[in-house]
Amino acid sequence: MSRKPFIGGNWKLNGSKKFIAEMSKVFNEAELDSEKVDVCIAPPFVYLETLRNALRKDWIVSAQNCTEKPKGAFTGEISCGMLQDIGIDWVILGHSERRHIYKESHELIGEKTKKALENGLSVIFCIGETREEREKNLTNQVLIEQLAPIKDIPDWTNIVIAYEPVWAIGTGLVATPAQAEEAHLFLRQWFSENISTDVSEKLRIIYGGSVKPQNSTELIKKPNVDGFLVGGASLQPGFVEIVKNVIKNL
Ligand SMILES: O=C[C@H](O)COP(=O)(O)O
Repeated sequence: MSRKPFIGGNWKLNGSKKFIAEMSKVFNEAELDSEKVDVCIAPPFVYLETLRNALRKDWIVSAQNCTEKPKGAFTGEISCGMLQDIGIDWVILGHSERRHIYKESHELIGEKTKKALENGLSVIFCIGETREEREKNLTNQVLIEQLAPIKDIPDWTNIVIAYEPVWAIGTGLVATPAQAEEAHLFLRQWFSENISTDVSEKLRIIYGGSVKPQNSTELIKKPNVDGFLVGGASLQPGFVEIVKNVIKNL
């Protein structure tokens, strides 16, 4: 089963109109066969439209979050409908920074994910264990707990799962290709046993955590690693090299 690789760049709380103009130039001039991969950039909310207008049309622009609420008295929130209204149909949900810094619960993230899918958005659903959890051999248990609230989703076509070990995010401590593959294989087996073989074979499971041009080739060679969610390195022109390394290894 060949799955189309997905490479996302999560800009987190970074960017400006000037930065978007500079990076779009770099990304737009890159010669690569985007038919073979899905590439996505997620800027902060306020720059979604600016980036959408500047960026090559064969790359996706995604939000970094949204609320499960449709509208009303929820100060500071952005709804699924608002994203679609400005032409954005992807969203990252459950990023570890939302889970740990902003205390979003597994249940809330599950609710957001279901609402986003029901509203026609596609979702990059992030899961991953902390260093402490890994050291206590709780990795698989944590992944299962994070997946539990979305277990009853009827259609998995529009989800990408991002496995992001928290200890590897922004730390330079990348999971070894073997560690990434071990977790991805566990996840694929979980999907096979708990959802269906078909979903398990088709679902894209991408890795995030200190991915750089230099380590991307060894990681993407692993059979169950279907791409990346890149943080820091997506703010650099070298992000293009990561995309190229993925294409080279198809
Ligand atoms: O969403 C991206 C991940 O948090 C990875 O970030 P990083 O590549 O800076 O480690």
